[in-house]
Amino acid sequence: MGKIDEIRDRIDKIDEKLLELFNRRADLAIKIGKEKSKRNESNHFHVPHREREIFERMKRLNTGPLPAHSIESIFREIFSATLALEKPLRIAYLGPETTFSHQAAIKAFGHSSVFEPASSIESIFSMVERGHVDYGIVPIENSTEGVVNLTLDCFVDSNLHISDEVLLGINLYLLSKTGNLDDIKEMYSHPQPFAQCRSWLNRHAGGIEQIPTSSTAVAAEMASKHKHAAAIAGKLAAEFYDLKIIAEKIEDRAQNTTRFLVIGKEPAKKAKRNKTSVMFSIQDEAGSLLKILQVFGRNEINLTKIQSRPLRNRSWEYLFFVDFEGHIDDPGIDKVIRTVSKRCMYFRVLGSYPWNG
Ligand SMILES: O=C(O)C(=O)C[C@]1(C(=O)O)C=C[C@@H](O)C=C1
Repeated sequence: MGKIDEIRDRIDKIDEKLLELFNRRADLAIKIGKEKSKRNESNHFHVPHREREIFERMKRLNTGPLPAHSIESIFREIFSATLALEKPLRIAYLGPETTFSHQAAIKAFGHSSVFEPASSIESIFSMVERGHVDYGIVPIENSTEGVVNLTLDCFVDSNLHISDEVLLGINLYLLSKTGNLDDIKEMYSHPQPFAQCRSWLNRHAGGIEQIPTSSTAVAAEMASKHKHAAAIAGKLAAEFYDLKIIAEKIEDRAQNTTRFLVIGKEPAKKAKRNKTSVMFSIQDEAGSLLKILQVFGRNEINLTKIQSRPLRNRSWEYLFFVDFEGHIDDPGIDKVIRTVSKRCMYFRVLGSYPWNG
């Protein structure tokens, strides 16, 4: 037997042990599920804070060579498959299949969940509100292009909680049926990806008409139908629509990342590091925003984001969205929130959730 065959033989033996252990683990999770049913806790099969505890423990124990993010992906799939034995989680995302929102949903909930494509961000909110799905995943900001205003606006009319955040590295590909730039007369993509690779397009595809679509998946579908059309989309779309790559990683910034939020009906329990998002409006008078921000400053609370949106029913008045470090169950944060909310005309905590940055 050659050296490789001998090592493969050892791998086979380890795989057999892993298989047995995966199933023994699943049996134990089924037992927990039965206990939950007895206690009428059937709507609590999914326990995100317990999953987080396991991730943290495994990462602490990990001696490599597998990196921490791979350990997290492996356990994410174990939880997803285990939950599916009881009842798979249902997740709404901005469809159709293969969009970056779809990839973010898989990253957050694993492949054994059931993914429901929605046609708009508004419908993701309403699918969660109506209990049609357990969670929704919505884009909130991109490191190159900034905030997704549509998502901020949806929070105004919703009582849903933010229960987690997901960061997804975005690599963009120019795709077509032939894989040849000379064949291309028109290009399809969502406005965000067009903006994220503006310089590359100016340098390499300046004369080609750019046609906006509702998603990168729709763009890829268009490119799959016409020889002279190209799409800017992700690699998953290339595989799904059987397209060839004309150019890869064409985004202008190497660290192009989109931050997504998980929205649901239940608030998240405290993790090791947390972030809180709030939304408020204030009196239209000199210094009122400054006074609010000073409360955070005096209490040494680190703000990670501040964003304003016009109030829809009043011109030139604004709603502010602020993210800061900490959880509402932290004693210091609780006090600050009580002080700030008294000074606002309107104030709502959108959620405290694990900081994944
Ligand atoms: O600990 C639980 O409550 C379980 O249901 C088990 C388990 C697991 O596989 O470890 C499964 C799903 C939950 O989301 C968290 C943990």
